[in-house]
Amino acid sequence: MPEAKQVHVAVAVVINTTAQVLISKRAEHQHQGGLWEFPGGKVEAGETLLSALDRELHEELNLHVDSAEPLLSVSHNYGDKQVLLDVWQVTRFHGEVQANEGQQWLWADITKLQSLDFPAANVPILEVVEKLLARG
Ligand SMILES: Nc1nc2c([nH]c(=O)n2[C@@H]2O[C@H](COP(=O)(O)OP(=O)(O)OP(=O)(O)O)[C@@H](O)[C@H]2O)c(=O)[nH]1
Ligand SMILES: [Mg+2]
Repeated sequence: MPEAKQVHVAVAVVINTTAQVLISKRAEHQHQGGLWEFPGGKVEAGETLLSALDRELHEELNLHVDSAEPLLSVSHNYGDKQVLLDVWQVTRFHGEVQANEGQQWLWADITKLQSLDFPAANVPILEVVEKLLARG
């Protein structure tokens, strides 16, 4: 059987002025449900990564991206799904966080981050984010 098409995902790492990162919990019915994630979602046809990042962050958590820089990309095969996570650090944003999908969310410091469960594809992302948080 041919490999399933890779799903291209824009993922946002948003760090506040007190060295905490914005995370939210995936709904049980979603792929990798019940696990924590960095906000983001599928890049739509004809959309740039930055516009996907801004749209997803706004749809999910009511924030708008003012500037962002590419951090890393991760390709992962879950077996049922192949994902390409394009991870960006949001360096400037505006808005007040609001859970537009009724999801749990929080600003996590490094200790909290290390205590929570994320999808397997997030391992390299967490390494990079932990370094950014440790840097303060
Ligand atoms: N947003 C996000 N998705 C992740 C992360 N890690 C990870 O494996 N994924 C995977 O990336 C894929 C797409 O993300 P998504 O479900 O947020 O897409 P979306 O917002 O467009 O959602 P929708 O399909 O409900 O409309 C999912 O298969 C999800 O499991 C992460 O940290 N953040
Ligand atoms: Mg999403």
